[in-house]
Amino acid sequence: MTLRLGLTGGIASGKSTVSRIFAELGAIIIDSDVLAREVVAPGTEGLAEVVAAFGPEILTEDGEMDRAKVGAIVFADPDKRKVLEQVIHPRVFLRALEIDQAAGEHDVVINDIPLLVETNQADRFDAVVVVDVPTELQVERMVRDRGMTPDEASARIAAQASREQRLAVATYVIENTGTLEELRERVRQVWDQLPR
Ligand SMILES: CC(C)(COP(=O)(O)OP(=O)(O)OC[C@H]1O[C@@H](n2cnc3c(N)ncnc32)[C@H](O)[C@@H]1O)[C@@H](O)C(=O)NCCC(=O)NCCS
Ligand SMILES: Nc1ncnc2c1ncn2[C@@H]1O[C@H](COP(=O)(O)OP(=O)(O)OP(=O)(O)O)[C@@H](O)[C@H]1O
Repeated sequence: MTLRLGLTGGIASGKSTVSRIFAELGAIIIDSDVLAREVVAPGTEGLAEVVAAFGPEILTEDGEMDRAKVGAIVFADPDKRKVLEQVIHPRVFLRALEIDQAAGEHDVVINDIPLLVETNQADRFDAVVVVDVPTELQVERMVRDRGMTPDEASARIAAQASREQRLAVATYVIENTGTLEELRERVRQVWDQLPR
């Protein structure tokens, strides 16, 4: 039987890093952030809908969605965020299902979904892996690595579920407060515990 896992965690918790380690161990990864980019690529119906809702000023000169501009709009206004999500989420969901259906019987498929809790998807999976870090560490990483101000980082965190809400749906918790080597070891422990 294909084993289907949901993987989630707050912004900058280390989800992508954990996904990469699972991929090295043999999992198939479906990354919602990647799909969320594909569904608004130039020429897509998704991008046309975003332009209809937010205006052509959210396009770059190359005709791509200006992610910094859209981010500044939607993380300052929950109603606008909802409009964007209504365009993107159903399309991401359908693409993820298509990829999932191509998986083989013995595969472990890991769906990396930042908003798994917010979009109520925990029950779709055989197990849920939560990458957990203290909020201060999320802010520190976003400021250090992504050039955000502490206020911008906090606005993104505030747009997401709380640590407690995520931990409440976790089958496995991967704490990511140590070194990358420690993270790798913890991911391997979870991999070895998976029911297969
Ligand atoms: C707002 C956008 C343009 C900002 O783009 P940007 O390149 O700066 O960020 P990126 O897409 O790499 O997302 C980084 C992280 O931000 C957080 N995030 C993104 N969208 C949301 C949201 N709607 N609500 C809460 N957190 C979010 C997630 O933790 C995500 O991993 C982009 O995130 C987007 O299109 N969001 C809406 C789609 C969505 O909900 N994506 C998340 C999972 S499908
Ligand atoms: N244990 C660790 N030690 C040091 N740096 C780390 C560790 N884990 C992750 N990082 C770094 O922190 C940053 C965020 O990690 P990553 O991109 O994996 O998070 P994410 O949860 O996928 O983020 P997002 O929600 O924005 O997609 C990256 O630059 C990554 O290299």
